[in-house]
Amino acid sequence: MAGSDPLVARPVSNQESEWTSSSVLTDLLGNFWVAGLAIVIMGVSGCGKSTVAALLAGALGCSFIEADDYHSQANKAKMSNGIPLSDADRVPWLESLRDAIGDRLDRGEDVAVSCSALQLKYREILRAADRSYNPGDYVTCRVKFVCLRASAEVITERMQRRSDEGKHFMPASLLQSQLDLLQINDAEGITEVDATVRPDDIVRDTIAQFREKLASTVPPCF
Ligand SMILES: Nc1ncnc2c1ncn2[C@@H]1O[C@H](COP(=O)(O)OP(=O)(O)OP(=O)(O)O)[C@@H](O)[C@H]1O
Ligand SMILES: O=C(O)[C@H](O)[C@@H](O)[C@H](O)[C@H](O)CO
Repeated sequence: MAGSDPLVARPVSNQESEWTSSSVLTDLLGNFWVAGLAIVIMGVSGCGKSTVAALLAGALGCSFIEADDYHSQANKAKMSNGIPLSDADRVPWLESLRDAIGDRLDRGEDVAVSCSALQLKYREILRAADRSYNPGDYVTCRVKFVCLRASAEVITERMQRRSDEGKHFMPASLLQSQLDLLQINDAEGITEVDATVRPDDIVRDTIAQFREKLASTVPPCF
């Protein structure tokens, strides 16, 4: 994880010394709790993650992390050639994303993230961006997921159009491999959203869901 700011109060489990190092600032702030929330818009390729996460970041005035920007050239070349990534390809990518998310949370900032996060084991890597996360304690974890869902037909058409317009490297032929991997456990409490409604509506509902946990000042229109 990248260096943390010692001036910012942040939750670090089982490390009392970390608490005391930030106690001066905490006292100055009158025990005000500085914390951020990471909202990861997840789902298979082409479901609309980047579109929704970018709008969400704009609405909250927070930063936006696009997971595709963190892929190695080798990963992108593989996907462009119609070969699904393996776990070995995904783990370093997810770890770099975890560190980028952790930087924001350490600073008490919210962040909107677009990442497929198709499997529990991948999401667990991202949840570790919250240093106080205890595996399985999904309720208190400050990395939250919203899954966009649409039929294979709708998504294939979106991906095809995007490829035809030369706008994206991911071929529609990889959609089935993504659908095969997508798995959500009920215990995770992940909201599944209809990805065919207007992106603005998804953003509004997402903000409503997490309003109390966000560090950002939510505009009155939400
Ligand atoms: N709610 C929506 N309704 C209609 N079209 C949408 C919607 N959301 C996204 N799109 C369109 O679908 C296509 C795929 O969207 P987007 O690139 O955001 O998906 P993605 O999940 O981020 O894909 P990838 O994971 O492959 O990067 C884009 O052309 C986008 O404009
Ligand atoms: O987990 C994966 O299989 C990949 O990372 C993909 O999901 C791509 O990142 C993305 O969907 C293409 O844009």
